[in-house]
Amino acid sequence: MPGLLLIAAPVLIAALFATWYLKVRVSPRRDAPPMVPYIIPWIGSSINMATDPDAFFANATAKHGNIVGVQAVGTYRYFVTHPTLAKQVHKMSKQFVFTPYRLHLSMKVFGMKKSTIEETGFFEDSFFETLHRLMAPNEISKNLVPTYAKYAAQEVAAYVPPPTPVTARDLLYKMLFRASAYAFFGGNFDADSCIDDFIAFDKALPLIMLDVPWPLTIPGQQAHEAIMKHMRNYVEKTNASGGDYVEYMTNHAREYHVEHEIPALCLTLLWALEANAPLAAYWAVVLSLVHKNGLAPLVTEIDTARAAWESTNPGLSVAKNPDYFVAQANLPLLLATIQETLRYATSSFSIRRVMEPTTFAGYNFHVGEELVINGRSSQTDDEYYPDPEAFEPSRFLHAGSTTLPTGKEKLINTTAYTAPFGGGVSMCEGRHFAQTELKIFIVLLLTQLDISLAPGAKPEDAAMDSTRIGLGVIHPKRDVMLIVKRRSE
Ligand code: HEM
Repeated sequence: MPGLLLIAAPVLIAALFATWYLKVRVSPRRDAPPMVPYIIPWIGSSINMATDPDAFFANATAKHGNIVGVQAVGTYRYFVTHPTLAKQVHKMSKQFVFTPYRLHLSMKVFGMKKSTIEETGFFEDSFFETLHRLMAPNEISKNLVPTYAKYAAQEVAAYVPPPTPVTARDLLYKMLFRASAYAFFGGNFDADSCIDDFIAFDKALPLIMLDVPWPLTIPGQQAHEAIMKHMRNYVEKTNASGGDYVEYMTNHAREYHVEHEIPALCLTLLWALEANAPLAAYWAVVLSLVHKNGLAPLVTEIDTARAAWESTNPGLSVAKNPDYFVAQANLPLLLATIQETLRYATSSFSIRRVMEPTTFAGYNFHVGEELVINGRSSQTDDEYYPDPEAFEPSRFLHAGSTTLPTGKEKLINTTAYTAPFGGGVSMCEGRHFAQTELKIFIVLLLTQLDISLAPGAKPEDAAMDSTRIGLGVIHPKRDVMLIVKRRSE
């Protein structure tokens, strides 16, 4: 009998393994896109994906095609890696929808109550629509951009460079963080006291988003609680009436009787506002500094445009009216630098849930499944961007088209192949503001401060932490030390 068991047990295990392999590992369904094979259940491809995400998606596409199933940390999703298919998914906004996932994040990440989401209609009938309207270009130009410009101008004018090197994060990230937080939440918002807790919360976010076992959720919960304390203090002190944007939101919350959610709503806004744009400012300056030409061409472009603009606009100055200046001046290199920063340093996922049975690209998708458009796949594809690993703003100065040997016209180096802000009806609503705030901030910085790498700082210091994927601007692996002086005006 024990002998029989000795033979039967391995056979049983092998049979179970083979069933799992055939059922799950090869493909969850016959009519579904092929799947990237993996060995360890639940963990799936997450280790490979986090080790070198660009290589992982490039290999997966080469081996399995432009839509691939990926199992990672208990979640199974279909990744779309080709820009043409991505655009089609974005257009199919009835079948492939972001809102259910956005609502899920509101609960899981920002701590909203299930009842608020499911029973009040607050988000779908009011909050999303209002935010969408308020972030449109004509709306932001009325008040948000001028208010932000005022605070950014104050930040840069008041900056006293220390005699010793500063970290790029302290200089770039924190200044932009404060200016945009004051623009949204009002000048009384205590940005300085919450900045470190915000960074900790943002860092813990990937962990908070995952369905990990209980002990692993503790750091995320702690980070969430720490930042929520700031939000509650802010609401208590100011009644959340500091800035127009927050005031609009809170008035709506009161109408829907969900006042108790105002601190969590403030956190939602703060995260959207600060999770990406300050890091984009960080990368635009740091990557330009380590580029072979340094910041000099950008400084020259802005100085030349400034001289011309100030002479035709007597009484105005770039230092005080940076928003007028960026709206009117011709600054192609600045624009190209921002575009290249977003191409080079973002990893954005557009997550869309399948709302009705849909056949797409020859595959069938079932209700509840999720498609993820990985914008970075095209951003790092050498077919669209020669030498994609190089940070080269001038590539966007020479965007255009070329004729292929087949006689076909092909777009090269255009923003058509970047998706830092996602796409379709749920494309980032803050994109107009984000790009404007970056332009204003960089103009203010470079016209008033002389920024260089500290002695000993190396290009390798500008390395990205590529393990954090899908959440927008990639975090730096380590900080870069800078020498800052005020420019003689
Ligand atoms: C460089 C800066 C930014 C980047 C890279 C970025 C990136 C993104 C991405 C990738 C999405 C998902 C889009 C999709 O699923 O297709 C998104 C959504 C969103 N972003 Fe941004 N974002 C930035 C700045 C901002 C700012 C400053 C705000 C303003 C508060 C903002 C507000 C939003 C909102 C409200 C959504 C949800 C849109 C919807 O569901 O319709 N973002 N962002």
